[in-house]
Amino acid sequence: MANTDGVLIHPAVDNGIKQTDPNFSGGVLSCLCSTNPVKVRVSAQTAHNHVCGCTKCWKPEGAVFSQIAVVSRDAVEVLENGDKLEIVNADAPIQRHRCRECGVHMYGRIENTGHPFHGLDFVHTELSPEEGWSAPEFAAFVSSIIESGVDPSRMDGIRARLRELGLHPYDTLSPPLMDAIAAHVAKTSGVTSRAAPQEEKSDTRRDEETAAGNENRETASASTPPPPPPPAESGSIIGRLLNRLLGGSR
Ligand SMILES: N[C@@H](CCC(=O)N[C@@H](CS)C(=O)NCC(=O)O)C(=O)O
Ligand SMILES: [Zn+2]
Repeated sequence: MANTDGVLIHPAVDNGIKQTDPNFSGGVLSCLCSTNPVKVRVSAQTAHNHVCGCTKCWKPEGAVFSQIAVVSRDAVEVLENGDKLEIVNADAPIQRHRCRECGVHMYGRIENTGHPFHGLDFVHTELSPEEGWSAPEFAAFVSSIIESGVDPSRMDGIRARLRELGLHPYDTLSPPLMDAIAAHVAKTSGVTSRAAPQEEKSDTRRDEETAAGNENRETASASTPPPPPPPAESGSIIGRLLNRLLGGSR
């Protein structure tokens, strides 16, 4: 078992994870500017809160992971000092709106209507003084912390600490989110379920098979129905999933 002493993940989880309040209905996020902070109201409870090790998500000073959750975009409203907001990268799947003075990301929005997560905004609930937000449930993009400079030799300890906290480490997203992406890709690619009943064989085809008999195993196996055609888009399923989610950067 790897040593987890002194391993820090994120201030919101390092000293124990605050529980979700089932009656919680939102709060106001503020950036870190001491004057004229940007304020954003999130008027709903969040979901799928998690820590993220990717290089793109905003992290508080010194933290290796960010903490980030999703909420319906309809529940996100800029209240004050919105003129200080700028988009970090307009070409990224998630357009992160940050305060140009303190650098804090106030919300990330997906404008591509074909994206599996369109309609959801990404928010850092630690920016709000209210308590009761949905608790982090897992750790995403864990291996990506190496891209921020974490020594690979520390990964065992970091993954062990995440497990200790009950934040299962994944190198992409959690299975429910990956399944949601896969279901979206399958639907938009026109893929039908493999469990669908097979077509009735025609009389001619049945006669041909009888004539061939069982003499030749190869002939017999060649007569089994072909697998369903691949979807129009090329590449592996996992590659397509990641391309959809991550914007084709892989
Ligand atoms: N290994 C990459 C992963 C980046 C990544 O794919 N991040 C995920 C999780 S936030 C994502 O959805 N990115 C979309 C985006 O940044 O717009 C990194 O660390 O930069
Ligand atoms: Zn991220």
